[in-house]
Amino acid sequence: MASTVLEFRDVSVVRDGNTILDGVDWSVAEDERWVILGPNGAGKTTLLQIAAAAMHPTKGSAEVLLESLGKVDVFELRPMIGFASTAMARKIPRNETVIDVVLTAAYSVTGRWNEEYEAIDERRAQRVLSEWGLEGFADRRFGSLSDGEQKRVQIARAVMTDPELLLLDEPAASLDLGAREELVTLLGGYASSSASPAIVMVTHHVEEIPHGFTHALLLKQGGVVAAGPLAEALTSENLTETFGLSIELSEQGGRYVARAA
Ligand SMILES: Nc1ncnc2c1ncn2[C@@H]1O[C@H](COP(=O)(O)OP(=O)(O)OP(=O)(O)O)[C@@H](O)[C@H]1O
Repeated sequence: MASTVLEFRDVSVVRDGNTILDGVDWSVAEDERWVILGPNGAGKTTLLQIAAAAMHPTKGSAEVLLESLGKVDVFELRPMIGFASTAMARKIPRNETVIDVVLTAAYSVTGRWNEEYEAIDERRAQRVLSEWGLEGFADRRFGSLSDGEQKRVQIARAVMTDPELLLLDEPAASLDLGAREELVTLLGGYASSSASPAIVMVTHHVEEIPHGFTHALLLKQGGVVAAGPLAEALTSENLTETFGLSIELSEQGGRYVARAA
């Protein structure tokens, strides 16, 4: 049986008197690839922060990679988790070379200083770059890349350490159609590979759900509307309830389209 990578029981987060997550029960197994959908402010990023061991629940319990948050040294846990988000990207120095952006993941730092990297790490970084369509970009400055290229570098960095859990917060946000499709295709190939880790991706658009994704969690005002296999959780009815607007979902060849009914 597949091992569990995330186990949230009755997880709530309260900040400044506001309930951001409200009694979330959620379980992710190592062979599952989840998409999280929900309106602005629904609590998606907060949920991802807990999965990244970057935040503790106010109430309830969260196990990440079989370790209970609050009882484990999160600095031991975090190297096993790949996390790509805009907040993380902002910490990357604009003049850092692409190869260093990826290599520094091995030390969980951004900005190369005096660390020594082994040839094996450099080879792996080059391989990861080419897997994410970034061959020939190693010596480019991060700040000189297009949005689409920067997003792919962030994911390459997140997978560099061969994580057991990959978290992606809106990886296709702000991309043009071509860059989005390029990224969704790469993510689909990665997610479909038996060697890939468990993945949780937050997105605003069902069009961005890649092939190979298996499950969906729909969040509304901090609560779970639906969670489970895509065919059961990602339905017109559940999207309508989540977004408070009549929505019609269609699927073609494993990709999704949603519009107001
Ligand atoms: N530290 C905090 N203190 C108070 N409120 C917070 C804090 N962090 C987040 N919030 C609030 O919690 C709610 C959920 O935020 P979160 O970023 O998790 O939502 P989200 O679903 O990712 O939203 P978006 O789609 O807009 O990115 C928002 O209303 C936000 O303003």
